[in-house]
Amino acid sequence: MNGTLRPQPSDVVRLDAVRKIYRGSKNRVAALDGVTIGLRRGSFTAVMGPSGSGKSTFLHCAAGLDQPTSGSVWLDGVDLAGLRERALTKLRRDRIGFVFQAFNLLPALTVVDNVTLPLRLAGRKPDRAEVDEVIERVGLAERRRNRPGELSGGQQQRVAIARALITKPAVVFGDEPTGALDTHTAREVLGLLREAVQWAGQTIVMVTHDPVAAAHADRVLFLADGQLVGALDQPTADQVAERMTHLGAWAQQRSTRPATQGTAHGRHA
Ligand SMILES: Nc1ncnc2c1ncn2[C@@H]1O[C@H](COP(=O)(O)OP(=O)(O)OP(=O)(O)O)[C@@H](O)[C@H]1O
Repeated sequence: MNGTLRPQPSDVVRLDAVRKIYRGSKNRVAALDGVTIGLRRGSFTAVMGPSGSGKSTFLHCAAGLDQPTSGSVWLDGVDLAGLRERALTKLRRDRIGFVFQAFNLLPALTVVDNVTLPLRLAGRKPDRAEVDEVIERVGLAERRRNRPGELSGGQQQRVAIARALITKPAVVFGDEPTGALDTHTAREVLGLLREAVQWAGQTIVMVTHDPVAAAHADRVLFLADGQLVGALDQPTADQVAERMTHLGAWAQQRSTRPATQGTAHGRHA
């Protein structure tokens, strides 16, 4: 594995030997199996891998939504294992932005009120100029007073992006942020995320199944069976698709092998 993936103290997200084991009545699944990685501030990272490879678990552990079974996660210099639930909730609210496949906007609130909600929940007074700027950046200046039901899917995802950016978080985590959008709209939304990296120095980590989406990132990380098995810098969609085809075939082979005793990696035995 490329040595530059080793976490550095300056990295905004650091995972060190992270394992996440799920225990069922009959089996154990190692959803993450010794993941060590550092993500640079101001970088755009895509996380890919076959179904069940651990992408969501990676995102949840990195964002403090789930606790690793062992290993450590550092976010913006804070060791998440040292935080109680309340402090963790505060850290997620103050330092992390989320963009999901389902836009998760509040239907009764206007665009402006949806965007400023995280600030108000944190007891912070929205700065008018900053709110205007972020809404303008995502191209919704004319839609400030509209409600989500009056917007297209792409516009709703733009609101969600503005809402994620408004707190100036250390990291924005995206879980299939373009999964519900058509190709053209998805490209616009990805362009917007890319711009946020450029104009705001925003760090973004995005799970995706789509090689075209992943090609908007600076680096793609590949997971298979809960392990980090490779990375591509400045990827093209074709390179990503090719790597995924190999990983898919490999995962397929493993899943058709007779189950062995012990821990299943990224799949149920
Ligand atoms: N709460 C849970 N309980 C038991 N097993 C789980 C749980 N969550 C995930 N797993 C298992 O952990 C492994 C990794 O799951 P994860 O959802 O992280 O994969 P993924 O790469 O995001 O998959 P997909 O692309 O299908 O969404 C899978 O084998 C999954 O079945």
